Formats: sequence, structure tokens, C-alpha cells
Amino acid sequence: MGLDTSWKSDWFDVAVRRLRGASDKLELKKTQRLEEAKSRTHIVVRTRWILLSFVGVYCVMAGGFFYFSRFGLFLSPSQHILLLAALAAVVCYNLLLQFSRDRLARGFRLLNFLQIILDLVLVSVLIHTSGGAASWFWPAYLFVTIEASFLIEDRREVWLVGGLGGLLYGAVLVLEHLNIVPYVRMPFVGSELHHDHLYLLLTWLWVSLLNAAMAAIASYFMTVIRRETDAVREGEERLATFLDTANDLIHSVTPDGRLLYVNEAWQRTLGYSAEEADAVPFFDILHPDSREQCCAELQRVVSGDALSPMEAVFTAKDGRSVIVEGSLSCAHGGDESSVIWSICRDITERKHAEEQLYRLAHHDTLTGLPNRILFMDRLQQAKALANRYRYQVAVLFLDLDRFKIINDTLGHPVGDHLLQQVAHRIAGCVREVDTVARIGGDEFTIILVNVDTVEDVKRMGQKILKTLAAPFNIDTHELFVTASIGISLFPSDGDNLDQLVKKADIAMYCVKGEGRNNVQFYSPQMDANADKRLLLETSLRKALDNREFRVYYQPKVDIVSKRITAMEALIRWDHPILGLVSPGEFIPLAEETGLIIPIGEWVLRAACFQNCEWVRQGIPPMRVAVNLSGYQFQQKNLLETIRGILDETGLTADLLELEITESVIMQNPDFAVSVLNQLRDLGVHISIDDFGIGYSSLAHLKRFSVNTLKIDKSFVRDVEINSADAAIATAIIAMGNSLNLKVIAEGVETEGQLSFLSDNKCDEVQGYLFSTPMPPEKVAEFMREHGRSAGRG
Ligand SMILES: Nc1nc2c(ncn2[C@@H]2O[C@@H]3COP(=O)(O)O[C@H]4[C@@H](O)[C@H](n5cnc6c(=O)[nH]c(N)nc65)O[C@@H]4COP(=O)(O)O[C@H]3[C@H]2O)c(=O)[nH]1
Repeated sequence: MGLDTSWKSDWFDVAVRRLRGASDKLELKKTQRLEEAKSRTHIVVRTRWILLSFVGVYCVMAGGFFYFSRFGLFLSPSQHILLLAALAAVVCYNLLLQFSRDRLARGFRLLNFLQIILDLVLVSVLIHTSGGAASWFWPAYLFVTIEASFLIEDRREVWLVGGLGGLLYGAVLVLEHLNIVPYVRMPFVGSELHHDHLYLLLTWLWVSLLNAAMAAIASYFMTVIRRETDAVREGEERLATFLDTANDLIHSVTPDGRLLYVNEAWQRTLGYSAEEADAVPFFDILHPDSREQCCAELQRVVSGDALSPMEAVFTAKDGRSVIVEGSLSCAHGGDESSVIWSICRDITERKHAEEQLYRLAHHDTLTGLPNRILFMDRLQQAKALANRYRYQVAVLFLDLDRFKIINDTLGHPVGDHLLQQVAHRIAGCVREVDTVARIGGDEFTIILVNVDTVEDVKRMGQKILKTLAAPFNIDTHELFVTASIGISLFPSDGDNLDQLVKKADIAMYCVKGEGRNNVQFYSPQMDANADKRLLLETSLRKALDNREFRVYYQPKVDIVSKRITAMEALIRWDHPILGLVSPGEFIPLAEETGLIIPIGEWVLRAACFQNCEWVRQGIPPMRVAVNLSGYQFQQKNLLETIRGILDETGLTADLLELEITESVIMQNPDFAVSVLNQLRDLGVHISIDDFGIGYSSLAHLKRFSVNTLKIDKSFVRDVEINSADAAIATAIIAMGNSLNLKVIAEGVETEGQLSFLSDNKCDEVQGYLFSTPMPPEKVAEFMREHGRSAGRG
């Protein structure tokens, strides 16, 4: 069992952190003291030179006066040496102090005393060598006392220096009195007084007292000055600490962009040290995007305008952009010497978070396209511009056909990838000024601005459909997708934005109802369809329970023998209000709502029962063909369902034909191959319905286990007059023959169509030429009338 040592490491960490903190503080204090001493020695050295100059000038004056007196100046060689040595000592000391002040600063206090003593000695030597002109030179002691009060903080020590000066003066007086140094006649002082003890004592006392008084006054004033200086310095330090510990970025800058001060947060955030900031022009730190605005703000503040909060972007040393928000203030000292202070806050993260939030709120996370909110905003802007410049705006509503199947059968990740690729392709079709948005599952909306003609919009819609027609490769799947596009126009379809979108939506549903994969403009007649759609949608759910569905049958006829090979089951909805509703109207609706599954199963069961019934009625066996919706085809339990219905009804698999549209198969060819193989193994007959419009190639077709290709009726309709349709029909027949597949043509209405198909070796036909779809009881009658051969009309 392991021991919990986390407390230990926590404690240890805290202790180490504290120790580090303490040692950092100590180090900081030491450095501060040293810095302080350095600056003081610097001041001392400078002041020293000044004082020395004073003493020098004074000595020259006094000495000069003496020199021109009648006694003259006679210095002995030893006096010369003494004077020069004293002078040299003071000057050397001063020079040493000046050039090595950084190193010498550590012994600051001792140096001060050494200096004072040297100065006292110099003054005494001067007095001595000047022939005992003590009375002339005593003020030099006062200078030294003042110097002491300047250098030495302790008052008592200053008085000591004053007293020492007094003593030395007294010593010189004694030397004069004893004629060891010659005394000098003083103006207004009789020479006999120099030998008067009382006079000498009073002179000495006077000078000593003066020195002491000077020491007291000077040290008092220096203490006051020092205290005030300290107070100012402490205030400055407190301010500097405050500025440095602030989290905000604080700097001061001159109007011409010289940075004077930057706090630690500033240095930390922008990566420049204080020294580096000294060398970098402030304007270079400003990001080019905000340089102009910032310079204008600086000028505004310098000229005394009111402050306003502002945002700026700085460029950090490593090139990062740092967004700050803050305010400026100007310390006026005349235009040139104005200093602008700025306090700002790093809001880069907040800005990014805001941008992220804005993106999230206005964009679709899956595709990155604008969402409904941003789409409506752009539409509003597009409308305003269109109003102003008098042009049209088109709103395209695009819905992918049968997207739900992909999502349900291949899973949401595949669906999501598909949506991303679809979004990418659509966005690639439009201009930069246009907007593509995703407003729901597989619903995309597009705003085309500055539209010249309706044809341009249609062309754009078709361009999008064409772009989407190319296969999508997602993971291991090759998917084929079609879309339905409805279009509304501003201003012709109104100026209400919601209505424009709704109208495009209505147009889109019309496309869906008319077979999908197309583009349609909104027209007011579609409104009735929309209402009808709503009615159908609400009643479709109950239709199955209410037994409102019927199955009609249409024969498929062998083109040579005219024998009926199969009956195609076609659903009808006997709506209580609308009457007979065609499957084209409600099958797409059933697919969207998922009701196609129970409805499709019901048709399959009904058709199988019916076929058994016909057999029971003595009608020769024939296949019954049932349309399988894409949703049914993708159902995992499709096989079990068919097998169950065959068992239930007793119909043999070879009498069941399943019609699956080419577009459903081509949506996911790999998947289709496996399902078709299983169906073939079951023994049912398989036809590819609506063949010719679903982009399948020979390569794909070879892989599909199917029996029949059914030429879409759109090619059959104009086969006699449209050479393209005729070419497609013959190509399909040829393809079928080469692959050993039967080919059936649907929608055959005329003899001409029949003879074209017959001439081109089409195997079977189906259409009104032989029979319209009929109810089951009519089929029996029809079969009895025509036997197994189908007559016409
Ligand atoms: N102009 C013209 N039309 C002809 C002619 N001969 C037949 N038709 C119509 O063409 C459609 C052929 O069916 P489809 O292509 O499978 O197209 C069908 C099929 O895709 C779908 N459908 C019908 N019943 C079902 C069903 O039970 N399940 C599923 N999933 N779909 C069904 O609805 C579509 C439309 O069905 P219907 O309205 O019954 O329309 C039928 C039929 O009535 C002709 O000579 N001229």
C-alpha cells in the first residue's frame, strides 16, 4: 500500500517557495542598497569637486592677498613637498573615487570619513604652508564641516568633524603663537595681539564655536533635506512597486514616440526588457493596423482633448499580436516635453473568446458556414443594398435528396463528412460577395446578390447541382448526392425576408415533389401546393390506420410475344378530402417523415397477397413488381422483412420483382452491391427503375446483380422526335443487351414509341398504350379479357 506523500511535497514546495522568496527579497534589498550607494558616491564626487574648487578659489584669494603683502611668501622645500603631497592625495583620492565609484560604493561610509580627514589635513597644511595665515583660512574649516554634514548622516559625527576643525585651527594658532609657523599680519588686528593669550583663546573659541554652530545648522538642514528626499524617494519607490505589481500594462511615452517608462506587466506581456523598450520606438510596437488610430489618439490627448477609452493592437517581441484596451492621459510640460501615460489591459484572450463566441453564435460548427442568424443578417444587408442600387437578390433553398438514408445507414460521422464536403463544394460555386449558409440538417441557403437576370440564377442553381453530382469519397464510401433547389427573388417575390426564405422553401418542395434533383423558381401557384402539403403531412400519419391506401397494378408486356410478364404495384391514397392522391405527391413526404417504411411494407405485403390471390383465381403466374424506396433499401432488416412477407403470403420469390431506382443504388454503390447480392440469393427479380438519370456507368452496372434495366419515361416520351433521348434509349438497350440484362421501357403511350423500341430490340414495354394502372379486381378482368397477351389501349 503506498503512502500518501502529497502533503509532504506540498509542504516542501511551500517552504522552498518561501525560502526562495526571502532570498530574492534579500538579494533585491542588497542590490537596492548598492544602487543607492553608487548614486550617492556619484553625487559626493561631483560635490567634492565643487567644494574643492571653492576651497581652491578661497585659498588663492587669501594666498594672493598674502603674497602681495610686504612679507612675501617663502616656502621651504619641505613645506612645498607637504603642500603638494596633501594636494596630490586629495586629487588622487577624488579621481579614484570618480572612476571606481561602482566598486568603492560598498565601503561608502569609510570613504566619507577618509575624505573628510583628507580635506581637514589639506586645509591645515594650506594654513601651515601659507605662513600661519590661520585667521585668513579658518573659513576653509567651515567648508569641510558643511561637506561633512552633506556626506555624513549622523549629526554627532558632523559635530565631531566641526570640533576637529576647531581643534586643528587651535593647533595652528598655537604653532603661530610659538613662532613655529610665522604669523601673518591681519588687517585691523595689531601684531601684538598675536602674542596675547586671551586674544588667541577668544579667536580660537570664536572659530570653534562658529564651526560647531555651522556643524549643527548644516547637519540639521541636511537631515531635513535627507528626510524629505527619503520621503520623496520612498513615495517614488512605492509608486514604482505599485506600477510594477499592477497587472495592467503601464507605459509613458513622449509625443514623438520615445518610451520613457514601461512597467513589469508591460515587459512581461510584450517580451521587451526595460532597456530594450528604451531602444525601440513606440510606433514600431504598434501593430500596423492600429498605428494610425493610435497616433491620432496620442495627438488628441496631447492637444488636451477629453480622454476616451480605446483599443489598440501591439506587436510583441516574438511577433504575437496583443490586443489592449485602455486610456491615455497627458502630463503637460509644453508641447515638446509632454508625457503621455497609458494604462491598458491585455484583452487578447477576451477578444479571442468573444470572436469565438461570435463565430459560434453566427456560424455552423460542422461546416463553418454562416448559420441562420448570420444568414438573415446578410439577407437584410443584401436587401438594403439591392434597394439602394436597384438590383435583384436571389434566395436559393437547397435540400439534399435522401440525405437521411446516408445518415441512418452509414452513421452520423459519414453524414457529417458528407455535409462538410457538400458545403465546401457549394461555397466554391458562388462569388465572394454571395453567402452560403447551413440552416438545418441538410438544408443550405444561398444569397446571390447583384443578380442581373433570372437565367443567371438558374444557371447558378444548375451549376451547384452539377458540382454536387460528382461522387463524394468519404472514408471507404463512394457516395452520389443530388439536391433540390427552390429559388425566390427580391423584390419580385416580396420584401419580407422570412417570406423570401419560405417561398424558396416552397419552391424547393415542389422540386422534391416533381422528382428531385432540379431547380425551380417560386410561383404563387405553389402556395396551394404548400397548403396541400401541410394537409397531406397531417393526414398521412393516420392514412395507414384508416386504410386509405390502395394498390393499383400496371402490366409489363413482352415486346415480341405481347405476353404479360409482370404487374407493377403502384400505390394510391384515397384521401377523404382530396380524393385520389398520386404517389408522386406523398411518397417524398412519407420518406421525409420515415412513414415510408410501414407504408412500403404494407404495399409489399398487399402485392404479394394479391399475386397469390390471382394464382388462386386461376390467372397464369406472373411476377408482381413492387417499388422499393431508398429508405427501405437501406434498412438493415430488409431481407428479413421480404423473407417474412414471402413466408406469410406463400408467394415464391421468383414471382416477386423489386424495382429500385438508379439514383438510390448510385447513392452508395458499394453498399448497393452487397444488398443486391443478398436479394439475388433470395431469388427475387430485380429491376433498376428510372434508368438513365442516375449517372451509373458501365463499370458500376457490371457489379450490380440485377435482371432488368427500366428506361425512364422521360427518355421514352420524346424518343421519336428528340435525337438525344433516342440516343440515350438505344444506348441503354445496347448496354443491357451487352450485360445480358433485360431492358424495359416505361411510359409507352404511342405506337411510334413502341415501334422505335421494338426496332431497337427493347425487351419489354409498359405504359398507357397497353393499360393505365388499375385496381386489382380490374386486373383479373383484364387478364381474363386478354389472356396472357396484352392488347393495346
Ligand atoms: N405519363 C405516363 N405515365 C405513366 C405511363 N404508364 C405508367 N405511368 C406512370 O409512371 C409511373 C411509373 O412508376 P415509377 O416510375 O416507378 O414511379 C413511381 C414510383 O417511383 C413511386 N411509387 C408508386 N408506388 C410506389 C410504392 O408503392 N412504393 C414506392 N416506394 N414508390 C412508389 O411513385 C412514382 C409515380 O407513380 P405513379 O403516379 O403511379 O406513376 C406511375 C405510372 O402511373 C404512361 O404511359 N405515361
